[in-house]
Amino acid sequence: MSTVQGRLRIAVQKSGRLADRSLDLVRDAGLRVIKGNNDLLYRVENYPIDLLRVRDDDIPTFVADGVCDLGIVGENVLEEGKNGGTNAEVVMPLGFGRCTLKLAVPPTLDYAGPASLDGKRIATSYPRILRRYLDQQGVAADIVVMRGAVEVAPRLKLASAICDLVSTGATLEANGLDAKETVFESQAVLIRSPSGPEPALAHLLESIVERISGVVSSQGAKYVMLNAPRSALDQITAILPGAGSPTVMPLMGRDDAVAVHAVCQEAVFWETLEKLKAAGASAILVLPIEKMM
Ligand SMILES: Nc1ncnc2c1ncn2[C@@H]1O[C@H](COP(=O)(O)OP(=O)(O)OP(=O)(O)O)[C@@H](O)[C@H]1O
Ligand SMILES: O=P(O)(O)OC[C@H]1O[C@H](OP(=O)(O)OP(=O)(O)O)[C@H](O)[C@@H]1O
Ligand SMILES: [Mg+2]
Repeated sequence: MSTVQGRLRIAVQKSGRLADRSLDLVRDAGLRVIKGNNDLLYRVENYPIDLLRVRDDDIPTFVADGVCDLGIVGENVLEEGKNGGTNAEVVMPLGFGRCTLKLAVPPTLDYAGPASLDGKRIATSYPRILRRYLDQQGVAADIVVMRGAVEVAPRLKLASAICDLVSTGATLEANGLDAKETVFESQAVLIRSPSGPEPALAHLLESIVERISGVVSSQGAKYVMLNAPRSALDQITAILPGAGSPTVMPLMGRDDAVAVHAVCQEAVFWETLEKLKAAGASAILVLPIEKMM
């Protein structure tokens, strides 16, 4: 149960890779967040909710222990903490903070698969996830735990290989390392406390979760309008990504063509538009969708 009576608490990263997107997400869900004098706690002016701004490593524990009711954290951090006894429940993936925990080696290491790391030292900030992976692979390697700057370990001869988060790959490249194996795929997730909030706040919590879910599912969603030859209707519907059953309407004075309106749940790319045109679609309009509940 939340420690502050009468108020829900959401744990978010104070600063770092997830901080801005987490704040944007709760704002898009309709929470008016006020940055006050207290750097640790932001208040929400239109609901009895506070945002607790902390190091991301602390978020799973705060939520598991009920100090916070909800939290936004990377799956990598959650997974690394799991053996440590945290049992926060994952509500949904949030579609940002995507990164991959990868094994990477310098080109000087003769690498022919995970077995090449047998008896070697590997530097990482994720010793539990890495140990589990190595055990699965049957590799006996030593793990050197580093809190940051893991990528410099091979140059300093601290380790033969590293296991670190990668998104663009620029950090690996800048340090002359080659990614070899994917150990864990991650993105930000919404987590909730297994104990639930105090009863009076249960309804508010569910409605916040539902709003966040609405915001996440509308990300990348588009409203597509186009004209299509009747004969190509099936083909065009199949091209529209995640459209379900679109609305099909007659066009005045045209028996051979119809107007198609569809909500596409998945991103619409230029290639999609090119395919639609190639299938005979014309007058294509793509509109962003702000929010879908
Ligand atoms: N390069 C990246 N691209 C996308 N997401 C990333 C990247 N690196 C990390 N992340 C995700 O963002 C989370 C936070 O990363 P950040 O580097 O801000 O963490 P941190 O330095 O541990 O911050 P804190 O001070 O809160 O402990 C990571 O746990 C991961 O889920
Ligand atoms: O593949 P890239 O796009 O280069 O991203 C990878 C880098 O991002 C993360 O660090 P971050 O920049 O968040 O700094 P930190 O090491 O201080 O956490 C991660 O630890 C890598 O160093
Ligand atoms: Mg951290």
